[in-house]
Amino acid sequence: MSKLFMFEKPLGMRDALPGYFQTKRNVQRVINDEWESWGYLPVETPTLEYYDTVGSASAILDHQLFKLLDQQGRTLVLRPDMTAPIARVTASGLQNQHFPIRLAYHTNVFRAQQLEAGRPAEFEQLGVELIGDGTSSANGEVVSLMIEALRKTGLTTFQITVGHVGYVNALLEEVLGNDERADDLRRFLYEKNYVGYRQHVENLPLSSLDKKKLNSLLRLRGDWRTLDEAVNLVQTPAAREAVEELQEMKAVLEHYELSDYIKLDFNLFMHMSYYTGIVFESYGNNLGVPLGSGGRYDELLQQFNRPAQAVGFGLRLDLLVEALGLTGAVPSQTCILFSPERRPEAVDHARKLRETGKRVVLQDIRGVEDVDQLSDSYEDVISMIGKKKEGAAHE
Ligand SMILES: N[C@@H](Cc1c[nH]c[nH+]1)C(=O)O
Repeated sequence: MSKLFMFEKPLGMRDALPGYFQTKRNVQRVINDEWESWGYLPVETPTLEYYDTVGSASAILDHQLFKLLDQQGRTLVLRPDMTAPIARVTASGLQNQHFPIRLAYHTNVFRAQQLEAGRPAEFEQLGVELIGDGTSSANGEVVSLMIEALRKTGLTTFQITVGHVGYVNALLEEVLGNDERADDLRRFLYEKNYVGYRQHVENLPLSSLDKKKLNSLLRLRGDWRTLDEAVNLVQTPAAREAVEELQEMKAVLEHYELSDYIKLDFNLFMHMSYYTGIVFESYGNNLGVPLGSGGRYDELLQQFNRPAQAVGFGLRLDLLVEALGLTGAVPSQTCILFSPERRPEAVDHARKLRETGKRVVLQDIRGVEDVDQLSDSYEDVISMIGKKKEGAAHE
């Protein structure tokens, strides 16, 4: 192991400096207000959870979990997502609350990254979960909420891509049965490695008709008309049900007048293995990675002994800030520069200005390195230096 350089941070960890922080906070406020105006109630859960309960239910690859031991020797994880902790809370602290339950969160989650990946290992997510409602109205509500929240942030060009895990599974099952070969193809899909998928299909011992069918999945993307092609490709009951669910969701989104934001993509398959139905991702401002994603997970809550259908999503705050490109907007501040004999007056004046809503820095002149530089960084500098002349107002 090489020696650590003093300023190094653990892999994937980032600092948020003032300009970025300010933008992030504005975005977060707008989104939280939107969640709450739709009746979603904010919750918080601990950063650490047991590996055996929430850790494994989070359905994330084991090597992406940060693990540590408590004093009793139990394995803990830094939460890799909020959906599993919320399932735990729903089945415990909220067990007497009737369904449907609408919850919101804003928190940091942790996913260990590989050396070359360059991705953050800790990032903030803002999300909602609608638990105990399996209707297409619930699917449509949650997708609409994602769109409305993104609109409120001021993001202009974005799109929501919708798929259905049940459909992909139905196709793979029809051609391959329920074996490992299907898992291999699922992995290519969630890695969005379509070249790898095609190559893998090519090498499978299948008829050319079956290979064609598997490859046809890759073409199932586009506007709502793609639903008709999807109906023709697979006709098993599970596939039909999936297409019907998407058709119903389309109707709901039309009622919200938001169906134009949607593109269908039947290749969409998520890294989280708890999804059972519709899945969706949002893309914006030419950022190559999704700003957020979610879907229906009807089997997760039964792992916590309170079976319930559920749907939700999370937005990545760091990527949203990047997509909006608003970094650097530190709010304007006033500085009161004082010398010690006028400190009481300076403190009093600062208090009064703060009461009017101003942001006021109180700075002892003796602590300043460079007065000119200091003046440049404030909107306004009030100096209270030296003996005050009788009756004089503040300069
Ligand atoms: N927890 C998921 C997002 C989600 C929320 N609800 C359903 N899905 C994630 O981190 O990707």
